[in-house]
Amino acid sequence: MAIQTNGLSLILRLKIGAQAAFSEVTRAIGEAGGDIIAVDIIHVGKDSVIRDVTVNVHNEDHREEVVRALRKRAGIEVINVSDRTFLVHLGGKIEVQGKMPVKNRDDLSRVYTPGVARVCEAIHEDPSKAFQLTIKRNTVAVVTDGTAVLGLGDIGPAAAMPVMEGKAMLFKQFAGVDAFPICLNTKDPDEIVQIVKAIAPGFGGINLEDISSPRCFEIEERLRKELDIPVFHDDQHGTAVVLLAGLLNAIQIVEKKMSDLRVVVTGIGAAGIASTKILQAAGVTNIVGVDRHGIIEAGKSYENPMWDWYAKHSNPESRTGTLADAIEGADVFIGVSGPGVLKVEHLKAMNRDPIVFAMANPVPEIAPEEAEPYVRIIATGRSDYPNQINNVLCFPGIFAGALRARASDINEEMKLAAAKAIADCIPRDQLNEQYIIPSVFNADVVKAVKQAVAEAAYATGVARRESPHAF
Ligand SMILES: NC(=O)c1ccc[n+]([C@@H]2O[C@H](COP(=O)([O-])OP(=O)(O)OC[C@H]3O[C@@H](n4cnc5c(N)ncnc54)[C@H](O)[C@@H]3O)[C@@H](O)[C@H]2O)c1
Ligand SMILES: O=C(O)C[C@H](O)C(=O)O
Ligand SMILES: [Mg+2]
Repeated sequence: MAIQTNGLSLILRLKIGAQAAFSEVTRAIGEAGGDIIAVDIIHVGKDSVIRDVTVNVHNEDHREEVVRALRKRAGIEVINVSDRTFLVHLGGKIEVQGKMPVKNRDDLSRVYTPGVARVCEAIHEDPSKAFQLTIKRNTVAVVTDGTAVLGLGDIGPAAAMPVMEGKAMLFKQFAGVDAFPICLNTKDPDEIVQIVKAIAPGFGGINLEDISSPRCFEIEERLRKELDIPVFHDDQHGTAVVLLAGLLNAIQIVEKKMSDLRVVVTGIGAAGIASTKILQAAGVTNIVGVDRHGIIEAGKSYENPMWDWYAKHSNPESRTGTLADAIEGADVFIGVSGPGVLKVEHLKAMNRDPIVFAMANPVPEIAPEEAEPYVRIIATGRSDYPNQINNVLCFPGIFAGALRARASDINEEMKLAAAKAIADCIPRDQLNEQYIIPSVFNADVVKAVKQAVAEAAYATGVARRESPHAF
């Protein structure tokens, strides 16, 4: 099996002298436990050959081990070691491009002064024309304050940029939606609300990303009320939608009903709370939440207002204690917390045919290899395992549908329609334990989600574009 790398894949530039055969290189890398992915010749000289060898390694220590093993061999010189993941980030991952070249003065006077002035005046007279005459119709702001970046925590706005650029890239590639990363150097909810409202005129939608709880709830709620374009906190609703899609399919395989499930959610933050709410809307009644301190106890008061809500709306059997107490007899484990939270002993205590969605990124609550012998279905948030439950399956299509309908909001009906559309991308006869959720690269997903979301926008009266046809 290929090494799981957390993205650590190297390109080693090697000068191999006449006295060393290439088999020396493969042996040295193999003995150090590296996994060769590709080999290229860069230059052939009289006495030596320069090759680029692409190698997967486990981690940074392992990288050093592989390099050391090569350096020990006579006739092999390591000229350079580059990390392929860093290479794709050099200079950032996205750029802005004009839709037409400006070739002469005539073009210039249309796209810019003086022609542009008439277009500005037209929008001044009728602000809704911004949707026709500017990028607003197809553009989303991906806004973060860098406080809950993946499972890495509060790493700040600059360090959050690679994730936000990645989201923007995926918006464009999967749904043709233009998106800008906007990383804010403030954690103050009032200030974030004010800034987002102030930049909103140029955007058709706001995708909030990686803002920690409980601030994310207030920020989203206020912006939804105060703006007339859709505001969607991806970590809450994107996650919840894709999770529901996966669960709708998983329960068909294990032949269980939503209303009979016992579900444990760990990580009662943005993703955990929204996931709980969508599961309840889908008919699940027995959900127990667990955070760092243990089970969220029924009826208890908590300082965190969302945990207070949770305590009133979950844990019908009034369980107390730790994850071990919560998971006894559970059918489903939903992890949106951090690495390594779930142990094999926990899996052994679950009901028959356990379903485990270990969705913390980049390192899940349990490694699929470790869980597999004890569960019927395992899914993670990562691209390098089967059953990827990640909000990327949802946010491109959901915004594409909302923008298509020029929706003022992304409401519950639109989210449920998206979940159902994702689940239905897998034909019933193809469902199996390794295939409960369609691939991110399945082109049907965005199409189906866009269509279902736009239709739901019209059905619920939030669409502002006249023609509901021809999505
Ligand atoms: N697969 C996906 O699509 C997807 C989507 C969103 C979030 N996530 C992942 O879910 C995790 C949480 O994201 P979020 O946006 O909800 O963050 P958040 O900061 O809003 O919430 C995280 C919660 O998890 C709790 N937590 C952290 N470590 C824990 C532990 N060891 N045991 C119990 N609770 C713990 C925190 O106390 C907090 O309440 C991250 O790892 C993130 O990458 C995955
Ligand atoms: O960014 C991802 O891969 C998914 C999600 O938004 C997360 O924060 O983990
Ligand atoms: Mg996120």
